[in-house]
Amino acid sequence: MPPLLQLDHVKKSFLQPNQGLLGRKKISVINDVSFSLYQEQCLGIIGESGSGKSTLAKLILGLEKPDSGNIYFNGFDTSQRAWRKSSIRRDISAVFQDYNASVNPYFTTAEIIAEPIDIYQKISTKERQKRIDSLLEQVGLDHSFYHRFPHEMSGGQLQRICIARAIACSPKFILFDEAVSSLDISVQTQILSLLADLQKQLNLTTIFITHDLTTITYLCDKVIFFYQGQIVEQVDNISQLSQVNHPYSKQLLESILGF
Ligand SMILES: Nc1ncnc2c1ncn2[C@@H]1O[C@H](COP(=O)(O)OP(=O)(O)OP(=O)(O)O)[C@@H](O)[C@H]1O
Repeated sequence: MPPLLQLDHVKKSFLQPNQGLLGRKKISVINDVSFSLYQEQCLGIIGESGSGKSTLAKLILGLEKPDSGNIYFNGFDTSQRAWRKSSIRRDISAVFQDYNASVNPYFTTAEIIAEPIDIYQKISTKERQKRIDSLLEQVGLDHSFYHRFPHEMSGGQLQRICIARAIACSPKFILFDEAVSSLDISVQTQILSLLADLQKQLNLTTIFITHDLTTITYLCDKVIFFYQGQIVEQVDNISQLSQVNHPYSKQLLESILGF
């Protein structure tokens, strides 16, 4: 079976800001990144701050265009014009770190969750209500949350709403960009456990971008170590994590093992 997601020699650079128009230099942020992700796999991408993780996420989600190289989703080249109108795009979803910025503060929970449903699916009001309740239940919340506004919820509850929205149209692939990093440790654990359950129940293919290796060991089958815009090491079976070779991967591993 072909990979669901494939990156082929992807490069991205940005003009350095505030250097004056003539002296502006390009800095390379993503440097020749290639990897494949197969259906129902969960890939962890770990890298330090500024290593280019969010830029990589934006490239995968189509929010940025690569300077060179290609990104294929289900065999479809996402740089092609036809991709924009393709219904396969609906199979891609995302959850971001900043749950407050990810929602409209004037929307109720039901309106937030229904955003993708209202765009992509024509269903009756009754069906829509039932679907929202079922999504609330899937993320561990009950009907009492239906009419709440974002400011009436905790960070963990609001992130659950963002997860409900992300799965509302049954995507095949979800990218989580530091999705638990801003939550308290105990809430992080609850959300990670929810994500592990959803991954199994919905047969999802996922990428989990984080700076925390513990999160990756909890959820992921494979891991990419990302350093200064490059893949420095890839472990295809998480049970072989202890065999990493690159100094950066070793340093991260030692930090969680408490050497
Ligand atoms: N639109 C942009 N224009 C110019 N430079 C950018 C742009 N987006 C990102 N960068 C630069 O690219 C580099 C990588 O940024 P990115 O946000 O991808 O890193 P990151 O690994 O996600 O960091 P963090 O974990 O701190 O969010 C940084 O030096 C950043 O300043």
